[in-house]
Amino acid sequence: MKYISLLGASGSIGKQTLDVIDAHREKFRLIALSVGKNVEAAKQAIDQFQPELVAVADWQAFSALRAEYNGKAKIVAGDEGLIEVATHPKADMVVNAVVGSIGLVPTLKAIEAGKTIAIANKETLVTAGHIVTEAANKHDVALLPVDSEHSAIFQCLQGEQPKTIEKIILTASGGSFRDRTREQLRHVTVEEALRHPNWSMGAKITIDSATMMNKGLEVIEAHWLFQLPYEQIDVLLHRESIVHSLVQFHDSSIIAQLGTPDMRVPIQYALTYPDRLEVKGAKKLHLAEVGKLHFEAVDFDRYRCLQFAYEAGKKGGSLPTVLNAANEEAVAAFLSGRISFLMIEELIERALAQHTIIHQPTLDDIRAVDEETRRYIQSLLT
Ligand SMILES: NC(=O)C1=CN([C@@H]2O[C@H](COP(=O)(O)OP(=O)(O)OC[C@H]3O[C@@H](n4cnc5c(N)ncnc54)[C@H](OP(=O)(O)O)[C@@H]3O)[C@@H](O)[C@H]2O)C=CC1
Ligand SMILES: CC(=O)[C@@H](O)[C@H](O)COP(=O)(O)O
Ligand SMILES: [Mn+2]
Repeated sequence: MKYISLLGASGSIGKQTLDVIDAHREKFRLIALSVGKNVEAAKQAIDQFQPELVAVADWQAFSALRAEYNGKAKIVAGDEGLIEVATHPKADMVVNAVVGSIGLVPTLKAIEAGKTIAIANKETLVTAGHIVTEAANKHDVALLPVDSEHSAIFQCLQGEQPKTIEKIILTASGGSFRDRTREQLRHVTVEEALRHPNWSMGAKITIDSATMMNKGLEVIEAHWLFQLPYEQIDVLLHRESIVHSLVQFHDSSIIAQLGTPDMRVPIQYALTYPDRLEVKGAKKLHLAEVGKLHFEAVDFDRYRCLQFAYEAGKKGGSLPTVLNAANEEAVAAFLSGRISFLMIEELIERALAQHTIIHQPTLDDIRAVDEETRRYIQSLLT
C-alpha cells in the first residue's frame, strides 16, 4: 500500500489524482490533503477518503471547515499546514498539485523528509529548479513528472542512456488563440482565453497556454527534470495534443508518447511508476480514426512569452524567479479584469528588463526576488 499526501486536492490535477486513488484503493491510501479555500471539496474528500490530516490555506475557510468537520480529521491552517501535509510521517509520496510558487517550500520540506515527489506544480521548478533538484539529489528522492509533456519524455527515456539524447521536443497545442493574429488578440476576453481547445484545466494554466508561457515554463521545467541544456530542448506546435512529446536520439531515431488528452494517465504513471495499471474509463487512442496529425514550427514573434522563458532560462540565476512571479501576478490581473490579454507579456517583459540577476540565488534570495517582482508588477497596475 502506498500512502499519499496530496497538495491541492481541490484543483483540476488534485481532483483527478483523487479519481486515480479511488480507482485503485487496493494500491493507494490518501493519508493527508490540502486545499486553498474550497471547503466543499475538502468535505467531500474527507467523507470519501478519511484522511488523517487536512490543511486549509485560507484562514476563514479553515474556521468554516473546523466548525463542521472537527474530529473527522486533524484540520490545520495556513502555510504551516501545507508543510504539515507535505511531511506527514506516514506518507510515502507527495503529489504536488498546487498552483504557483507557493508549492516551493512544502516541496523542499517533503524532500528533506525523504518523500517521493510527484510534481505537477511546474512553478516550483521554474522559480527554484537548482535548489529543488539539488535537494532531491542530496536526499536521494525521486522527482516524478506529472505534467503531460514531461511524463511523455520520462516514458520515452525509460531504458535509455542520457548521453544518447540529441534533443527533447515538447509539443504545444497553441492554446485558445492559436488561430488568431496578434492584432486580433487586442480585444480578447477572459472567457475566450479560458476555452482551451483540448484540455480542461485550472484557470491559471489555461491562460498560460494561451500566452504560450505554459510552454516556456515547461521548457525550464524540462531543463531541471532532465538536466539538459536549453539548446537541447525544442518546442513544436501540434494542435491535436495527441503526441504528448518526443525524444530524438543521436542515431536519429525519435521516440514519442501518444494518447488521448487525459491527465489521469500521467498522474497515475507517476503514482504507479515503474508499473502501469489500467486507467479506468480512459478513452483509447485509435489512430485510424484520428487520420491526420499536424505539426508546425513555433513563431517566437507571435508567442513572445516563450521567447522570454528561453532567455530567462538561459541567463538563469534569479531571472526565472522574476519570470514566474511576474507571470503569476500578470495572469491574476488579467483574470480579474484589470488588464488586457496583451498586457500580460508587456508586464513580464518590463519585470525581466528591470531585474539585476543574482547568480546561484539562495532560498532567501528567491523569496525576496519573488516578493519584489510581485510588488513591481502591482506598482505598474496602480
Ligand atoms: N490542470 C492540468 O491539467 C495541469 C496542471 N499542471 C500544473 O499543475 C498545477 C495545478 O494546476 P491546476 O490543477 O490546473 O490548478 P487549479 O487552479 O485547478 O488548482 C490549484 C490548487 O491549488 C490550491 N491553491 C491555490 N492557491 C493556494 C494557496 N495560496 N495555498 C495553498 N493552496 C492553494 C487550490 O485550492 P482552492 O481551489 O481550494 O483554493 C487548488 O487545490 C499547476 O502548477 C499547473 O501548471 C500541469 C499539467 C496539467
Ligand atoms: C495537460 C498539460 O500538460 C498542459 O500543460 C497542456 O500541455 C497544456 O497545453 P498547451 O500548453 O500545449 O496548450
Ligand atoms: Mn503540460
